[in-house]
Amino acid sequence: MEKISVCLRIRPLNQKEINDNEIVAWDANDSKIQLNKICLKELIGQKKVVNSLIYEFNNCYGQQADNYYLFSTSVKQVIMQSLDGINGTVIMYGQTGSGKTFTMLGKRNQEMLYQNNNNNIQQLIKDSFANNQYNDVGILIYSMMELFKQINIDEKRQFEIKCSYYEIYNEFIYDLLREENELSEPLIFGTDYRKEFVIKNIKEFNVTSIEDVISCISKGEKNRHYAETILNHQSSRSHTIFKVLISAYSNESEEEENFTFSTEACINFIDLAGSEKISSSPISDDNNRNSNRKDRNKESSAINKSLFFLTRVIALKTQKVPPQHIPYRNSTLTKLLKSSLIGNFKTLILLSINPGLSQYDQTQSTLRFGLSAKLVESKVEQNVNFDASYSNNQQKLNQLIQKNKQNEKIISDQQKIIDSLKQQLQSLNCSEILTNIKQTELQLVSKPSVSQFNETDVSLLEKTQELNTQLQQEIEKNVLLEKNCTELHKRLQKSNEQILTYFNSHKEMEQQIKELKVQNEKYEKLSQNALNRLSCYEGQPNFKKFSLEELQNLEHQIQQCLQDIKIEKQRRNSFQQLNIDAMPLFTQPTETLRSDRSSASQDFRRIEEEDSIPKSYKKTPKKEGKQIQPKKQQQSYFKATSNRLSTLSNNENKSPLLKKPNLRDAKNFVKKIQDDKNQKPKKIQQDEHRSRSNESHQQQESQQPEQHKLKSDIQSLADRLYSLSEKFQLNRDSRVSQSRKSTNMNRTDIIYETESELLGESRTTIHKSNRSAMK
Ligand SMILES: Nc1ncnc2c1ncn2[C@@H]1O[C@H](COP(=O)(O)OP(=O)(O)OP(=O)(O)O)[C@@H](O)[C@H]1O
Repeated sequence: MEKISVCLRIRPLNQKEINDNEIVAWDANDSKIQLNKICLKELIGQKKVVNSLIYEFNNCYGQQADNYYLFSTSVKQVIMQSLDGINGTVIMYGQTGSGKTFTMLGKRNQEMLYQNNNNNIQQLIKDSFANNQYNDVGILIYSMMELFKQINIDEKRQFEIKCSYYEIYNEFIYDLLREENELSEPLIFGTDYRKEFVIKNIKEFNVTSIEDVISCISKGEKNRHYAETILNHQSSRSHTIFKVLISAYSNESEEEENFTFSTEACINFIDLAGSEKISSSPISDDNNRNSNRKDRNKESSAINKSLFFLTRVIALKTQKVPPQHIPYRNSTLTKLLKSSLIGNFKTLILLSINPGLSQYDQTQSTLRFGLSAKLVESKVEQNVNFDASYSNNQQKLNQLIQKNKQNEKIISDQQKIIDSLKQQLQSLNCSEILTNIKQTELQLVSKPSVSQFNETDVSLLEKTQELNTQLQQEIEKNVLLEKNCTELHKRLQKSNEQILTYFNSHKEMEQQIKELKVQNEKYEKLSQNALNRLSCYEGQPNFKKFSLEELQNLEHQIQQCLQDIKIEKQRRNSFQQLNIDAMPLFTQPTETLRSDRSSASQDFRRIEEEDSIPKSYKKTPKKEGKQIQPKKQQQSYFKATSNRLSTLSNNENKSPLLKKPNLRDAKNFVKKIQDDKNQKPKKIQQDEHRSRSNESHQQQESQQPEQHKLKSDIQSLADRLYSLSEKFQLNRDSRVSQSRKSTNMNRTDIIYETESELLGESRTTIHKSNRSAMK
């Protein structure tokens, strides 16, 4: 952001003011202006001021300063920046008759313009420099002179300068460079792409010299509205704007592509109408041009209004917290100055003041305006217009191509003439002339343009050739680019294929991940259950927290147990199958087998009563007074039993009991024997013994060694059965506790499984024992 520059100029007293004994109130020095002591005293006396007043601006110019000095120290900077594409605005502000137009256009130029005589402007400028009359022309002329000087020096760039000149009169815009019949049509505002106000359909003139500029100014000045005020006989009743558009094209290649870039800038020279009190601006009676008081009042109010809004806009902009909305639309002047106040413009305000003490109030208001204005900031940037330079080059190229075509046509026409001449010569058969013509033709071919065309055409041809080579290079570049493109296209296709395969594999992987997730969820649930179970055990007093090693050991043990359980299950299943097979045989035993079994049990009971069953097995205590059977009887019983057992043994294939005994049957068998023994009266038992012993007495005697063997076998069978029963109990308990530790199986299941397994073992043992006993 850059602050607006504000400078001040005090003009000398004019003849009339000297005659009226006007007092010079202000002294200017460098950048300061202050009331002189005499006037300060007087104003203090009038109670208009209390203290000494000092104002500070960028530059303050006293009565001796001329226009050229003012230009070179303040305005030149704006002009120089405009050559680099920075916009500029120079505004003249001050009360009427304070010297605004004098500063802008110069004394003599002003006079000449009013006299409509600008023919000798170059001479005038020369004279002014020769005679050190630097007020003869104003800052506008000096600026334009400087501009052309710089353009001529610059060899690297080409410039295009355009001028327009317009005024704001009674809030309407009039183009001062239009023809007389169009002058009354006011121009209207539009907005550009940056939403800045621009004037539509304004005429722009190309200027290439200071004379062109002067002719524009003089044409505009002719059309300008002037009136006479009491302070200024030739007072401006409108705000005038002289706009200069500077376009610079650089042919220097900034980059490889030989790119031509351009800058665009505009400078507005604004001469504001003077502010004055309407009451204090009587119109002189001898005003022949425009004596209508109403019109003067209207003009003055329009001027004052626009200046008031300008002051207000500046005041709002310089507030500590500027409001969001600044009323630029309130007047045509503020609309026009909007971009100069906020936009991309380097702005210089030149305050011009009347030195007279009598004009103190007006001067004071100008100074206050200057103080506010110098606080305004605007964003200044270079306007580089690449598009414009490009389109300009394009235009030039098109022109050259067009010229080239024309040249080609000329060449082909010439060729036709030569051909016809050749034919004519051949018909004449003039060999010498023919050779001459051939030579001439060769010359023409080698230098066709030089001989045929003038200087401009030659340069055009050269340029065309240059362009053709460039074109050729471009074509070569294009071919290369095309090659690259096809290669890239192939690569792209390959990449696409790869992407497709990756995509498919990605899909598969996603599916796998999904499945794994489901599995993971299952495992998580299981582990959660395990943790829950673990947490149940945690509360128990004997619960121990295991180390990793211990846990691994436990896991190993659990796996072993599971293996055992699996084997046991298999056994149980096979056993169950056997049971199922044997069930019909157990449930429907033959009559023979029943009777045999009952008699065999009776025999067994009798033998037991003798003393064959060991004490440890007899859980029921022996009854007192029990009589021992006589030995003969025993022998007979044993014999009978032996016979029956042998019968049973013979019937082994038919008897499922003998074939596949089980512990339960064996137990029942023993229990029944005991029960029978307990229930039957002794007498009957004795009778039975007696009768049986009588029957088998003789047999016993002969078979005594066999009986003893059988007896011992039965004894061992009983012992084995008892030990198995105990072992069964022990094993069952231990297995149950082990399984409970390792698995969470139902206790009854475990017991059942263990029992089944043990029963299987026992049964096999009993079966073996029985079979051996039978033998
Ligand atoms: N620096 C100066 N040296 C000598 N004469 C000056 C100077 N400035 C202004 N004058 C003279 O003062 C008179 C008024 O000046 P000018 O017309 O430039 O005032 P202005 O501010 O443009 O007034 P208005 O706003 O009414 O147009 C002119 O006759 C001019 O020659």
